[in-house]
Amino acid sequence: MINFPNAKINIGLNITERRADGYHNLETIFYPIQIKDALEVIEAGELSFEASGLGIPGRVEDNLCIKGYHLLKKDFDLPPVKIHLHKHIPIGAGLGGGSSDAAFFIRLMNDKFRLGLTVDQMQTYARRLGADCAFFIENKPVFAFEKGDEFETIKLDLSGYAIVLVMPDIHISTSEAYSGVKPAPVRQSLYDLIYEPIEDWKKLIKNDFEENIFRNHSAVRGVKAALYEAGAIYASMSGSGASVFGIFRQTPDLSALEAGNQIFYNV
Ligand SMILES: C[C@](O)(CO)[C@H](O)COP(=O)(O)OP(=O)(O)OC[C@H]1O[C@@H](n2ccc(N)nc2=O)[C@H](O)[C@@H]1O
Ligand SMILES: Nc1ncnc2c1ncn2[C@@H]1O[C@H](COP(=O)(O)OP(=O)(O)OP(=O)(O)O)[C@@H](O)[C@H]1O
Repeated sequence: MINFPNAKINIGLNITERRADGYHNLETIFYPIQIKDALEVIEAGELSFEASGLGIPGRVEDNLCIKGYHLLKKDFDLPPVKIHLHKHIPIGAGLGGGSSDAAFFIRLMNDKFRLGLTVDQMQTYARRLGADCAFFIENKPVFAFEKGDEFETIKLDLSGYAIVLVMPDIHISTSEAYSGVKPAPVRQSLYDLIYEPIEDWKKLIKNDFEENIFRNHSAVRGVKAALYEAGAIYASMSGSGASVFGIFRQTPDLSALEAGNQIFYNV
């Protein structure tokens, strides 16, 4: 069985407080985008993991798909499987690629071995693998709060716009990004702001990670400025960076940005 875990962008991200468990409470809008990995699971004589495409840093045992397998194995009598992950979603980009693989792995195992898990139960497993994972179980636009793993459904359809994603050659670890932010309560929640006209988002909606990341990595700041220069209605870093997306009325010409950046058009 095969499926195609997709990435997400964050439209706005407010870090509101530091929690006693070392994590942070936040609010954000998660929006799925069409940059995808390929994930295949085949029943086999022993558990194995094979990767292709972009190199994944870290040990195989720490891959979120393998962690997902062990998590489910504690509760279900699963046979060994061979997992093949073809990595295409940029890593350390704020696109949630690893989290998506983990969530799609849980969904795939649920279907393949008829585990009978509900969406809520799959989200509970996903939360244990990472704050971003639970979103990818339903994989539809949501307002997320607490650790980013509790959700309210929203109505947001950007399919009439061209979303372009630019990935500078800079990779930022999520914990590094959190360590540079001072949490603060919000004046107006994204839950309401997201319904303001997109033309107004520029002055209303921000990503709290940007200030510190822009200070330390001026190239990322430069990409955002270039997207506005190219006519973006709204541009922002996604999640903890370093990828930056722009929302345009029409697909822009970003040839000037091609050197040093990977560009994904119409995601
Ligand atoms: C930046 C975001 O992508 C926004 O969507 C997420 O908050 C990150 O989610 P994630 O990568 O799934 O994060 P996890 O793997 O659970 O945590 C990685 C590290 O990020 C920090 N972290 C993450 C989520 C959160 N609400 N507060 C945090 O402080 C913690 O230092 C944690 O050790
Ligand atoms: N399946 C996987 N794909 C990519 N990275 C993985 C995977 N499993 C574990 N990891 C580890 O997670 C780290 C970051 O993964 P990911 O690409 O999800 O980060 P990110 O783009 O910053 O996402 P986020 O938006 O969740 O912060 C990698 O450095 C790698 O060590």
